Amino acid sequence: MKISIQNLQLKYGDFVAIENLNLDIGDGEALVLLGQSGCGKTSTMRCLAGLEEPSAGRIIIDDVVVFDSERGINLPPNKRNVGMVFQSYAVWPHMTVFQNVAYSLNLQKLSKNEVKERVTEVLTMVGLEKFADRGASLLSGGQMQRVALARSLVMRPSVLMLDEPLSNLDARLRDRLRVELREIQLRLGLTCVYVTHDQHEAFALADRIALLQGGKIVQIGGPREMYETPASASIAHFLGVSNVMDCEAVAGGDGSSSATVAGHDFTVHSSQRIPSGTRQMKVCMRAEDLQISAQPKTAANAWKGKVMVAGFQGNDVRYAVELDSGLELDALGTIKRGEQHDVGDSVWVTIEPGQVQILPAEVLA
Ligand SMILES: Nc1ncnc2c1ncn2[C@@H]1O[C@H](COP(=O)(O)OP(=O)(O)OP(=O)(O)O)[C@@H](O)[C@H]1O
Repeated sequence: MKISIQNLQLKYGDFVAIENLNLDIGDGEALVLLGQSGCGKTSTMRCLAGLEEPSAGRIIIDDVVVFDSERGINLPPNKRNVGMVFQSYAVWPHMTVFQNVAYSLNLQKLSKNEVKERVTEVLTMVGLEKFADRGASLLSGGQMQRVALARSLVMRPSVLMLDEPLSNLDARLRDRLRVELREIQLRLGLTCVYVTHDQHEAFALADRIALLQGGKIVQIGGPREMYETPASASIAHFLGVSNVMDCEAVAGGDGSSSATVAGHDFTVHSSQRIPSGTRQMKVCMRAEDLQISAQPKTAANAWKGKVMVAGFQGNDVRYAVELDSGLELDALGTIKRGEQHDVGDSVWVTIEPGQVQILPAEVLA
C-alpha cells in the first residue's frame, strides 16, 4: 500500500515541528525516518497514524485521503488500517501471549477457529509459537517486543509503523531482531515506516532513508547512497563520519583539487565538484578510510604524527593521532592488517584523495 504525504505541517502552539514535508512511500517499501532527537520523526509518524492533527497538508494511504486540511478530512486512527509498534512494548501483563495477540481479533467477533489460525500463524512468524500459553509478564524484553509486533501483524495492516521498537533491548538482541524484522517485512511485502535515531538500524532495515533535521527532510535515498554521498557535513557527521573539519580554502587544479584545514592541505579527487561561493565548506573523512603505518609514506595525502590514544575494540583499534601540524585525526586500524600501534608511537597517516569529501556544512533550505 502506498503512502503520499503532501505539504505536511504540524505546529505545537507557535512551534513548527514539521515544515512543508513531502514524501511518497512505495507499495511494500521500508522507509526509515532517521534523525537526531527532536527532529520530528515521531511527530511525522503520529500524523500518519492519525494520533496528531497536522496544521496543514494532505495524507493519502492506499488511495484513501486520510487527512486533508483544506477539505476538513481527518480519519481517526482505527479507520486508517495502520499497525503500530512502539518502544514501550505495551503488552498486557495479566494475559497470556495468545490472549494478547488475539485481543483485537476477538473484538471483531471472528470465529474461534479463525482467531486460533491467525494468532498461531503470526506467533510462528515472530518465533513465539512455543510461548502461546505463557503469561506475558514472564517474558523477556525481546519476547515482549515480539508479542507487540505479532499483535500488530495479526490485524493485517496496510502499513506497519514502528517507533524505535528495538531501543529498550540489549545490543545483541537488537542486531538479531533487526534482521528478523527485515525478513518479515520482505516476506509479507509490507509497507513499513520505521522511526529511529540509530544509523545502523536505518541502514539494515531501509529500502530508503529520509533524513530529518529541524522538521524537514534534508536528504532522501538508499542506505548505500546515503552512506557514500551525504549531502552535507552535518549529515555525514550524523552518519558516523568522525573527521569533520572547517575548511578555509578550496582550490581546483589539473586532475586534482585541494582543501586547506588549519593550514594543512588535503588533496581531493578531481571528480568532486567543489561549489564556488561563500558557503562554509567542511572536509569529511571516515575513520576507517584513514590508514596508519609505521613506515614513512609519500602519497598525496600522507602525514606524520603520533598516536595519542589507542582504544582496543576487538578486531579494530580506534586511534587518535596528532599530526605534526597539531591537527588531530580519528582513525580505525584493523589488527589483522597489522595496523596495531601503541600510544606514543610515531606513525604515518594516509588517505586516498577519492575518500576525502568536501561538503557544505548544512543543506541549504
Ligand atoms: N506535545 C508536544 N507539545 C509541544 N512540543 C512538542 C510536542 N511533541 C513534540 N514536541 C516538539 O516537537 C519536536 C519534534 O518532536 P518529535 O517527538 O517528533 O521528535 P523525534 O525526532 O521523534 O525525537 P525523539 O527521537 O527524541 O523521539 C521537538 O522539538 C519536540 O520538543
